[in-house]
Amino acid sequence: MSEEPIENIRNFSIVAHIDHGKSTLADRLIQETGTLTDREMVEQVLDSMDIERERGITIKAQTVRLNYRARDGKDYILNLMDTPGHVDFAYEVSRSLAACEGSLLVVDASQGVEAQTLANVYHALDANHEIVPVLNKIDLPAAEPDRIKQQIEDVIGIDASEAVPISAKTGLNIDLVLEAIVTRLPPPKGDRSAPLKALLVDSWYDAYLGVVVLVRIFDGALKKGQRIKMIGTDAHYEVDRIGVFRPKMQAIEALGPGEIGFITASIKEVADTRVGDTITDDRKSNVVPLPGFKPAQPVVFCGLFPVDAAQFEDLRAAMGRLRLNDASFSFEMESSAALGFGFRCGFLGLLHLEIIQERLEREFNLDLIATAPSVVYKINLNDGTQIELHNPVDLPDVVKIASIEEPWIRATILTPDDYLGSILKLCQDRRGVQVDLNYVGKRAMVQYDLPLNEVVFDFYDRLKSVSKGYASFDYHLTDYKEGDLVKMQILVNAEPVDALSMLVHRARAESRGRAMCEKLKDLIPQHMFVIPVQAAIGAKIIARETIRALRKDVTAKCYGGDITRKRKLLEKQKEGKKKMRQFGKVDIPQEAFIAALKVDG
Ligand SMILES: Nc1nc2c(ncn2[C@@H]2O[C@H](COP(=O)(O)OP(=O)(O)OP(=O)(O)O)[C@@H](O)[C@H]2O)c(=O)[nH]1
Repeated sequence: MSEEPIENIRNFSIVAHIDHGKSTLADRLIQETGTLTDREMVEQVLDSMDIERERGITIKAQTVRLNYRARDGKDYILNLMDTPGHVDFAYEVSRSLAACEGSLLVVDASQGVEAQTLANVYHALDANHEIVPVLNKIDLPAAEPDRIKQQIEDVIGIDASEAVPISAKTGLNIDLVLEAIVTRLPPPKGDRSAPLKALLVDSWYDAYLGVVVLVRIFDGALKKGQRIKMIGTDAHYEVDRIGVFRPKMQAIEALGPGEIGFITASIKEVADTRVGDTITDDRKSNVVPLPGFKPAQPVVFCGLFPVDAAQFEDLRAAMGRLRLNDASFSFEMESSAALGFGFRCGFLGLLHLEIIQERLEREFNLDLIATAPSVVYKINLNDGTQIELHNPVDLPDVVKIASIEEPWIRATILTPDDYLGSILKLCQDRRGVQVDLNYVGKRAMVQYDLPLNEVVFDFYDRLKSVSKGYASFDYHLTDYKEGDLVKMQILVNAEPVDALSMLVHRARAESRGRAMCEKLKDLIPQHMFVIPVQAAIGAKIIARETIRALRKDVTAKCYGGDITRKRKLLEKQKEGKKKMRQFGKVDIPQEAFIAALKVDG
């Protein structure tokens, strides 16, 4: 039995906008509490990169247990749950928050409140967290802690009078942060003698230990050998290992109420565990489950196909491996006339898609073609039924369709005033509807409702570029609304390329079609014949470009002299070929697929 008195435990998260210094502060806290020595600290940084790579980089929250002797002379256990910063992974943030009682809100004192500061602090308030504001980077000459304190009060509406001014980089005032954690954040509540009630916070696959489950105990205790039941899945197991992260895994005998740690229990697959489920004693039947979480819903889908058809089985195996640690990534087999066999995959957002695609290519050495990302549409058919459409290619015949609904988001954007005009134009061009416009000091805070399909491709890139990187952005899904949507096809050499089909708003079809044709014209190499590139809605061509025929031999410019150069050129050409896919008679390079979609049409 763990003997930790519950009043000496503090469970907290660190919430912040990206780059405001969350990870640096976490490192300092680990160091200051002596959890790792300075020498180990360097190793730790490397280690955690390994773990992160194994577990999916920024996708996953990290947990670490710190021991701290406070100024009151008592020994505390601090459980820190780091949270990912990007909007795609807001879901991970909420579940970490559900395991804690308080949050450190880190705000860069030279930048101030940003879009994800707001989004994350609202998540923390929703989770009933006590919040300690921390002003970071006060070593910077541009830091204005007093102004930012006021801003936190004005914009977020929480008391910032006792915000802790720190420099996570130099280590200044980290001791005050630790004191604030023990004095200002509440201890967990829980009853040691009650039946076990634990929250399944996360689970992942470890090559040595098998499935590892991260738990937060609310009532009762967990010990080795105990028989447990997961209420949601009604699965029964015997706990074979219990431990905590310091930050490496360390075995302990038991976990008591209020504690956070991990268990293993000969669970075969991550799919056997459900994040948000309640774990209880095998024999207890009357435990009321914890509220849990809504499952993470994939919102963006695309097809992933191997460039080389022989890599199909490797791709399947690689996806299976990634899925072990990332239940929010889904895939099922798909076949396409032009691309052969591949998979239809679901993601939390475009960043998630890019991370998975990059990992498949880098870690598993696969060459992939990604088809046009699509959001999930709801198609109302004339016979009164509704279907969910994950792939534009599967759109039923237009005569059968009564209406099409698309997902909308509410976006919050913070920007220096100078860029406001361009940002409003960008939102307007993307069919946005302005909801609110306010000022936060010298910066504007705009809220827009936007169709998700106008945001998935390149909205974030465009926003960064029109604001020179200064605007910050956050969004959440709101609802489905009917839209005047049509299927646009791209034809290369008169053959439709399914991978580039998409649903677009009728009013935006022509400009998007034109932009895609122009981009493809640049991306598809010249062939020995003329290639028309067209965009079409049904039988109607709405845009066209022409790729002129190639006449010259690529080696001609070597004057027949330097044979090694000639060979190199030919080899390079062959290498280039490998990464292309044939559509009819035309080779389309792999990068054309995503690049063609990132157009500002
Ligand atoms: N000058 C200064 N730089 C800091 C301080 N704290 C963090 N930084 C720098 O700010 C950058 C971002 O810090 P991170 O700790 O990676 O920020 P983060 O919030 O964890 O970012 P993500 O993990 O990407 O969400 C890094 O280059 C840090 O070195 C500080 O107190 N002063």
